[in-house]
Amino acid sequence: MILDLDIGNTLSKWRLKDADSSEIRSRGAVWTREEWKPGSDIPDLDVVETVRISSVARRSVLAQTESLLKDRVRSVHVARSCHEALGVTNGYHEPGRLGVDRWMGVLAGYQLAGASCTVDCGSAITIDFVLPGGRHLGGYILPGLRLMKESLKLGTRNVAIDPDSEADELLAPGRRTVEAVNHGIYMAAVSAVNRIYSEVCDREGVALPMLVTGGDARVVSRGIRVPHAIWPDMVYAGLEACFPLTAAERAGKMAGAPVPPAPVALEKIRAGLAFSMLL
Ligand SMILES: Nc1ncnc2c1ncn2[C@@H]1O[C@H](COP(=O)(O)OP(=O)(O)O)[C@@H](O)[C@H]1O
Ligand SMILES: CC(C)(COP(=O)(O)O)[C@@H](O)C(=O)NCCC(=O)O
Ligand SMILES: [K+]
Repeated sequence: MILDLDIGNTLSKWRLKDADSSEIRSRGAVWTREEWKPGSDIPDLDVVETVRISSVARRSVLAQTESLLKDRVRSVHVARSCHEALGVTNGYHEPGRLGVDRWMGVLAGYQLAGASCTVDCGSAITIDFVLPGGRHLGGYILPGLRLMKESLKLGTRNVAIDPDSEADELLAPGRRTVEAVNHGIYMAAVSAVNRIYSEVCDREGVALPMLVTGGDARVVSRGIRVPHAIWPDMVYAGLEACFPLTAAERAGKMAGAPVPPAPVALEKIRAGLAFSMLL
């Protein structure tokens, strides 16, 4: 069995993948600050041969995880951001400083759709762009929905946005503090994604397919006004592409990959942008 780990700032996500059939057998998550102790939602390490890790948590979290695993499994692959991989050139001045979860998303997006825009809605919301030919432009980092809410300290931190709410409801003026906060941060997040996407496509002269991942992907997706696809396992897909182990992975298949969305015509994106500038 293969254990894939996506250690984010909030949640450490894991999944077990059958090395023979490529099927996902189980998945779970623990808070990143918690230890992996029996009884919590952790995988059964006795069945694991190989581990692949993407981690953006503090260095000590990765070190602890590696030391816990190293005597119990045959091999551990740790992903790192680098200058070039799988046809993509990292846009950062110091490539190693790009969050490796972003790098995994960017590589997965390029493998699936070629040039693309990757949006990861977790603790932070990150938006990354790759042009035809594989040049990563860099991207944008903004606080995620939970972080934005916590920064306000209005006693509303425990009332999360209902992930099943419709975007129209969430964009209406709030009539209680908790609603005003939730609708405000939702508006901030989705307007930023819509605007950044349009601005970058306009300046680069290309309409890019958008792929959305992360814990808040579903709810943010409802407020995105351009065609896009949700890909919950996108970071894992980057791990599959970097460290292919199963027959399917070696053939370039990534688990849970959506059909890439056909972007709208660049003229439409430009018209929308021109209209929003008038407001
Ligand atoms: N069951 C859940 N537990 C915790 N956070 C959740 C859950 N479902 C959605 N979320 C949202 O997802 C975010 C965490 O998403 P995730 O992509 O795992 O973040 P990270 O990679 O930064 O740890 C939280 O900040 C929260 O807004
Ligand atoms: C931007 C991030 C905090 C996002 O992390 P996440 O929300 O997925 O936990 C992470 O990718 C990171 O620590 N990046 C390093 C800084 C950078 O990418 O420039
Ligand atoms: K993120």
